[in-house]
This record gives sequence, C-alpha cells and structure tokens, in this order.
Amino acid sequence: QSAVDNGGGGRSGAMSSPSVLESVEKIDVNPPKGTRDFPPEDMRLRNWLFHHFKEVSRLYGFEEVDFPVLESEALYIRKAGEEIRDQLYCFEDRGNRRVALRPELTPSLARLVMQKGKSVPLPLKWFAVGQCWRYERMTRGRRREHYQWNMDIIGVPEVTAEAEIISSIVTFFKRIGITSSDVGFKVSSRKVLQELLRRYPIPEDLFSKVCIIIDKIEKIPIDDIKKELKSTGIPEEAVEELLELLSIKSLTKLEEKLGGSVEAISDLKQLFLLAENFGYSDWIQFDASVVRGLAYYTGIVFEGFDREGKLRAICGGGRYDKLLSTFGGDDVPACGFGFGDAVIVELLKEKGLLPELSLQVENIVCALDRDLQGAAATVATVLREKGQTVDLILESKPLKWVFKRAARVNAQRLILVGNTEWQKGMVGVKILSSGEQFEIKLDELE
Ligand SMILES: Nc1ccc(Br)nc1
Repeated sequence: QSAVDNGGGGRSGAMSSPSVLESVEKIDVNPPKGTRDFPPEDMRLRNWLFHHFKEVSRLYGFEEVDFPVLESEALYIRKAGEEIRDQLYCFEDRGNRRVALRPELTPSLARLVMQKGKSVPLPLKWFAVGQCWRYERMTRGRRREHYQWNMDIIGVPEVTAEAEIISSIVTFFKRIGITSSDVGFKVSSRKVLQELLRRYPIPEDLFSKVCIIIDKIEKIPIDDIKKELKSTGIPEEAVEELLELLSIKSLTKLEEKLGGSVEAISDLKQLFLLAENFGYSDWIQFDASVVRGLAYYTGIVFEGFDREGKLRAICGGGRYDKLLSTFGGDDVPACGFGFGDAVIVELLKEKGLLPELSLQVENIVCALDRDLQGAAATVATVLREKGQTVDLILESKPLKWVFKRAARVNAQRLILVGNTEWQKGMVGVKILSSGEQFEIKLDELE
C-alpha cells in the first residue's frame, strides 16, 4: 500500500490499481527535529496569542511588516561571539549563495528600512510576527524554531521610544491576565558598561564582545565569565570592577559609582519617570546585570522575567542606534523588542491562564436521505451567506453519527433536511442545548 493516496483504491484500503508511485516504507510522520506541527487545538492557542500580539500593535499605531524567512547570511555575520551566530541555520543554495533561515527579525527590518530609504518619513513604527530558526545540536533537545513578535520604532533618539515599547508589552501582559506580581522587567543601559570601560585603556570593538560574555552571567560559572573577559584583553582590575558594577540594583547606587553626569544615568532616570506616566512603575526595576545577548544594542536594554524565577527570559529588547550603519547605511536611531511564543505559553500554564478555546460551529446541516444532498447544500449556502458557520454533512450517515459529530464540534443546532418538510420549503431544526425542535421555512431561518 503506497504511503500516499494515488487515486486508486482511495483511503478505504481496498486494493488500489497498480501504483504509479513506488511503495515505500511508511514515512516518518513527525516534523523535523526541533520543529512543531500546529494541529487544530494548538493552532487555536497560537492564533489567540498572535491575535493579542497584533491587537496591541494596532492599539499603539504600529504597521505590520513581514520579510522572507530566508535571508542572506551576511545579515547575521557579527563577530561578537553571539550564540545566535554559532547556531545560524545557514547553507549554500543552488546558486552558490550563502543564505540562512532568519534567527531573528531585527536585521530584516533594518534591511527593509534601508531599502525604503528616504521614501518613508521617520519615525517608523513597525511590527512583525515571524518564525525564526536556529540550528542547535539536538543534544540539548531544544527547539529549532519559534515565532517571535517584534515591535520597533525607527528614527526616535529619545528614551520616549523605549518607554513606549515597554508600555506595549505591559499592555499585552494585562490583556492575557498576567500582572506585575507575575512578571517584571529588568532594565539597564549598555552605556553603563561603556562608561566603565571608557575608564580603562581598551579598544572600542571589545565593547560588544564584553556584553555578549556578560549576558552569560547567569548561564555559566562566574569563573568562566572572568576567564572569558580576561581573554579579551581587559585588565584584571577592570574585570573585578565590572563584576562589582553589574551587581548594582539601584540607580542611586549607580550614580554614586559613576557620577550624575553620565548619559546612562539620565537616560534611565527619564525612563523611570516616563514609566510613572504610563502607569507601569511597578513592572520595572533597574538591574545593571542586564545586557542582553545581541551585539547591536547600544543603549537601554530590558528583559521580561517571571518573578518566580522558573522560566527563561519571556522577552527582551533595547536600543540599537548603530545597526543600520553596520549595514553600510546612514545612522538611524532605533529600538525594539523580540517576544517568543514558547516561554509565554509555559508561563500561562504555570499561572492557570491558558484560555479555553474549543471549536464552535453554529449549524450542522444534514440531509436525511441521499437524494436531498443537493437540498442540504442549498441550505448550507443560504446560512453561510447570512454569515452563519455551517458544518455540512457530506455523506450519508446514521443520525447517531451526526449527533456525535455535533457534540464534537460544539454545534449550537442541527438543521435536518427531510423529504416531507423540504416539499413545503421547510427544514427541521433541533437546538442542541435545550433539545427544542421545530420546523421553519428556509428563508425564515437565521
Ligand atoms: N534565535 C532563536 C531562533 C529560534 C529559537 Br527556538 N530560539 C532562538
């Protein structure tokens, strides 16, 4: 029996005509390692999540954009030692081009902004929800794809942009029942690190590398962090001072350490003031250890975390004022965030906040005998043209089977097309919740 229906014996399993397809071993019905299918129940939850992503983006006046999942590898070749680079899902295509499945959306967004150039007046407020990939040795059994929601503001140098996008994430959390007791945002600025490093004689290009190492601070032993930092050439005393600085959790202490005239301090103070105005002060806290793991961040950085500390970062983002210039474009200030579709679902499960999403159908339409299948199609069409959802029974089935299906699809009512009624232009209706039953003219059915 061939693995696919060759149109011969159909699915009944009857002996099919000689197959044009070679008989094969049964194919592996699972999706590739690290990837997911979305059967109906999972797709309903995904659509529910994406609906909230997109509704919040619309509330904030952002425009939706999208890009190919396949991009030139060049977009992601950064030499700062990022994990995202080590796990790039890249290959050479048949035209000998180096391409990659996108690991994130921001470089594509930067590319499109550059492509549009002066034809789009700034500021731009764009959002996207797209599948992103990584190729990781399955030893860790982690996923290789996830969907990310991104919102980005291009062309606003002020901290009002960061305050706005953090507000949008807070709005999202509130919409799905997450509160500031469940989740918070750790906020810092890479300018803190820059300021400290400036006080030591070390080359500018080390900055990104140092950030990427520090981002691993809770993922690998502190001695490995020190070793990696020293291997970049930073003086020993700088490493010690750096690690001490990263433990600061109050802006006041940071100011004592760095002095008030530092731009990082004024940026952060402005952000916390704006948080008051947006009404999300109790969601955010200063934490100097936040640097995020992407090389291109240049200023404020933040990450959403679960206060119980059970899960990985829920989302993350920040300012990236130099990304377009690293692509050879003009410097354009930008900030944005990425929000994955996996950790948030784990959090909703933890909090008992997963929504009940069942299939709902208003009508099941069923012909009571074979020669009324056409009449049933007419009834279904009349209802659908009125905007009613109809599950039309497409084959002759016993009523018991129809009732079982009605229960499975949560139908509100059964429309039965029978000879006697149809002769009078009528159909039988059974309200499944009450059991009420009546006949009605087709054109009065609504
Ligand atoms: N960047 C990235 C891509 C895919 C997954 Br799963 N996680 C992170």
